[in-house]
Amino acid sequence: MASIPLMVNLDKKKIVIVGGGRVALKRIAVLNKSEAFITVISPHFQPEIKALEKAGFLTCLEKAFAPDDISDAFLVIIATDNPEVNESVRNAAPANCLLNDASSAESGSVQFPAAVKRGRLTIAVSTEGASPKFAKHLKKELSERYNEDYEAYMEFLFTARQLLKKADLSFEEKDMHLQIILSKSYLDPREQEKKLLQLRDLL
Ligand SMILES: C[C@@]1(CC(=O)O)c2cc3[nH]c(cc4nc(cc5[nH]c(cc(n2)[C@H]1CCC(=O)O)[C@@](C)(CC(=O)O)[C@@H]5CCC(=O)O)C(CC(=O)O)=C4CCC(=O)O)c(CCC(=O)O)c3CC(=O)O
Ligand SMILES: NC(=O)C1=CN([C@@H]2O[C@H](COP(=O)(O)OP(=O)(O)OC[C@H]3O[C@@H](n4cnc5c(N)ncnc54)[C@H](O)[C@@H]3O)[C@@H](O)[C@H]2O)C=CC1
Repeated sequence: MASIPLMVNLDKKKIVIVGGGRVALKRIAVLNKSEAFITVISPHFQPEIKALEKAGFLTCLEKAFAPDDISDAFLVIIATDNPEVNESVRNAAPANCLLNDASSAESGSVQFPAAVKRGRLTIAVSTEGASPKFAKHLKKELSERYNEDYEAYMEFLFTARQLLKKADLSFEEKDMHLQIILSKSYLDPREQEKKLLQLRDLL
């Protein structure tokens, strides 16, 4: 197996999750950050999943899996506790859909990493099934190293870069500014503000 990292925008895409247990709930927590259309198919659901349906975030179909359930899905997630059902989902998955199998990294085409989100910054750790526990451990270390301050810092970097793109500066000058703002001192919101004022003056 040789997986590659890729960020994916799931807005308006159809996602079908087969199984309504704990793992399904974890997947929903991540997928709900997009504006995807989520359907969960399962004879039983975690109460939190039913609550999310009530709140309008997804659709629950209270039934056992059938092959037709996934015929037009962009992403199919296998999250049942029954290996035979999992096998029938794999067999029914459309050739060109993304397939995630929570019971086996190799059986799917995509896996869920352990991820830290700080606004526009995503740090994701994958071990391709070697040790999800190590992925979780490393995520914890990284989430401490890159704390909540990085969310505002990312917005600062974004705004600064947009301003620099518009400024009438040479490639070298722009590159110098882009390098300078990587300095730790710009984690301080006051330094961010000062720098943005300076960059706005360049326009
Ligand atoms: C293939 C994959 C599924 C996919 O891609 O959908 C998968 C598969 C399996 N996980 C199992 C078990 C555990 N998984 C965790 C934790 C996480 N598992 C995650 C991802 C993935 N797990 C994908 C591979 C990603 C990679 O390798 O990098 C994380 C990163 C993300 C997330 O799930 O959200 C999340 C941590 C993140 C966080 O917490 O932030 C823990 C630890 C714990 O929960 O404390 C345990 C118990 C310890 C152990 O068993 O190691 C089992 C055995 C089940 C059984 O025995 O019944 C299987 C099946 C198999 O054996 O392959
Ligand atoms: N982080 C991860 O990725 C982890 C993955 N796993 C894997 O995920 C699987 C599921 O784990 P949990 O969610 O904890 O189990 P769970 O027991 O909480 O949920 C299983 C769900 O599958 C549903 N189900 C059973 N038969 C079905 C059918 N015919 N059609 C549709 N749905 C059906 C059940 O109603 C239940 O909602 C495990 O068996 C394991 O292989 C387990 C732990 C962690």
